[in-house]
Amino acid sequence: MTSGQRKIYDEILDAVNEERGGMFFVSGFGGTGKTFLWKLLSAAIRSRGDIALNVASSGIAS
Ligand SMILES: Nc1ncnc2c1ncn2[C@@H]1O[C@H](COP(=O)(O)OP(=O)(O)OP(=O)(O)O)[C@@H](O)[C@H]1O
Repeated sequence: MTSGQRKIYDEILDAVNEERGGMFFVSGFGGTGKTFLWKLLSAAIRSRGDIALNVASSGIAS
């Protein structure tokens, strides 16, 4: 992870771990690792048996 990805990763996982909830909008230029980051977060949450659902409001995000 880059330092920027790590910062976002920690912030979101802290919110999950502390059951705080929240909304996080991750933006950045194309190819800067947004999808990569969401995949890491999903894997971290699923690896401990919790459920992570990735959804998108358009048909173009993956
Ligand atoms: N920290 C990282 N270490 C290694 N590879 C990375 C890292 N972050 C991103 N990548 C790689 O860089 C490429 C682009 O990343 P990604 O698809 O996540 O970008 P994106 O911001 O979602 O792009 P877009 O906005 O165009 O959809 C991918 O091949 C991804 O695996």
